[in-house]
Amino acid sequence: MKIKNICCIGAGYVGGPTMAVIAKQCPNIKVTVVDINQARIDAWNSDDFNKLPIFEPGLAEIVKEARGKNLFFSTNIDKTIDEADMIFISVNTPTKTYGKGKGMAADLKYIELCARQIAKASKQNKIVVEKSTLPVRTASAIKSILDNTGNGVQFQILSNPEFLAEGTAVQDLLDPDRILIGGGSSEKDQKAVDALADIYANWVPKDKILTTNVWSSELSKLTANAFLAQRVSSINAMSEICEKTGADVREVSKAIGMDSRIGSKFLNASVGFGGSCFQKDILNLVYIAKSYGLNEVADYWEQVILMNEHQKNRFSDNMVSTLYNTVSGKKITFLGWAFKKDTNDTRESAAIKVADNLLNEQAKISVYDPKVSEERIYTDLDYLNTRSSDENKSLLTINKDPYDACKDSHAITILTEWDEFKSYDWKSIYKNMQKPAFVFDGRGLLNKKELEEIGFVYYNIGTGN
Ligand SMILES: NC(=O)c1ccc[n+]([C@@H]2O[C@H](COP(=O)([O-])OP(=O)(O)OC[C@H]3O[C@@H](n4cnc5c(N)ncnc54)[C@H](O)[C@@H]3O)[C@@H](O)[C@H]2O)c1
Ligand SMILES: O=c1ccn([C@@H]2O[C@H](COP(=O)(O)OP(=O)(O)O[C@H]3O[C@H](CO)[C@@H](O)[C@H](O)[C@H]3O)[C@@H](O)[C@H]2O)c(=O)[nH]1
Repeated sequence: MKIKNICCIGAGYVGGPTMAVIAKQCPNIKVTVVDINQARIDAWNSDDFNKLPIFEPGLAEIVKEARGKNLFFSTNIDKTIDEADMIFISVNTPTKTYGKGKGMAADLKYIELCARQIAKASKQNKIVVEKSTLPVRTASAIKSILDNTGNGVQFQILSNPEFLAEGTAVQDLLDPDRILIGGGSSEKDQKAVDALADIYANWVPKDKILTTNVWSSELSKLTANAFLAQRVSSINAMSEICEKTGADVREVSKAIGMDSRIGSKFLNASVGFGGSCFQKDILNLVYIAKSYGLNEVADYWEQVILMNEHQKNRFSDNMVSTLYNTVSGKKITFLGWAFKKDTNDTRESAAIKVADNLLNEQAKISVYDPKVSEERIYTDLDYLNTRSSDENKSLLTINKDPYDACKDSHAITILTEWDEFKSYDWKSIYKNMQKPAFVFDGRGLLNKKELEEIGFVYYNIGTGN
């Protein structure tokens, strides 16, 4: 079966880049990304490629190349579903904020709405692909909705989780470590698996395309994120021991990373991991374990989240105690708000928690981030509901110029590892600050020796002073 027409539901951080790359690599397939959010679709269709809703290195170039040829963005969902042979579901699956499983389970309401819409709009057989990250066994719920509410057409359900990381999405999609496809064992299911594998085979070597049963595929996605986040929490736990003992966490990371059984990646101690996935997916895993009565398994994985919360809190606590136990009325500059460099995404960014803690201490915060909008920063803070929107606006200001953001401040804190921070004129920044001038580097980004020579008091995660 050759796929000619793809519909992707959800034009977000996954749907947009993933489909842009499929369109680029498969010029004979028409790819249409649909969304209920008109503003988002308008932004994807913008003539100004700086206005695409998502910033990812290399993405604008690919959209420019494919859009209008075989890549389209639309809000005409029913029509696009009906015309497609294969439908990717790439909608959000956030942590539930209400009812049973509140604060833990994945909220599957958007997934169910998609399934119902696919069932209603489809007049011919379709392959439905789970691209969103889902609890293990969700495919059976999707199948039940499709089979019981549809127009009698046949649906094959596949799981094809996405492993891209933000900031390197295009590179990850063009050269993935592996493609994972989960499918059933019937002949029809296997044909569907082959059809999806053939799409990826246009640019991914065959030995990197792995096929499994549906449940293994769904669970592998949660497992991969749990393992990655666990490495960050593990090295962050060691960073605290380093600070007490005079060991340097970067030296420890290097030493253990050279052990080929451990490997060197994901061992950067930081102010804490953020992003839309790690916390959400581990909480989901914890919930699944609990729902099977596997309490020890649940507690084990929950510790990864607890350690991460501790890391963010101890970072801001250390700032307050170092700044003579009070930051009330003091200007503190945040360099970076995004959850990592090279993205405008701020979901679960450590910066939000650190800011909230410091605002509770009545600090005056000034933020500079090269890619995050002013509106986004205030929305992130207001969402916490710690104080009124007006109070947030009066205590926290946003600067478009990093040097203005740093002027007259008592302390600078690095919350995102943007490369540009390394090449700032730190001497001139120092000159214009209150003294003693502190830098709290939550990313281990800057050069301690150089900053200390200028006169800064420099605090780095995982290094005893
Ligand atoms: N962000 C990542 O880096 C990443 C990586 C791998 C997997 N994932 C997973 O992929 C999924 C999507 O994540 P995301 O970051 O792209 O989310 P997102 O919030 O950026 O995008 C989801 C989009 O789906 C749209 N949507 C929701 N319900 C809809 C419906 N019924 N019909 C049409 N559109 C609808 C929303 O309007 C939104 O634009 C999640 O399950 C996530 O866990 C995310
Ligand atoms: O050594 C490290 C590595 C990462 N981080 C932090 O961990 C968070 C997550 O980083 P990363 O995993 O690079 O970005 P994500 O876009 O969240 O990607 C993760 O989550 C995606 C969504 O599920 C998966 O697809 C990816 O494979 C998985 O890496 C960020 O705040 C990083 O700063 C560290 O603090 N230290």
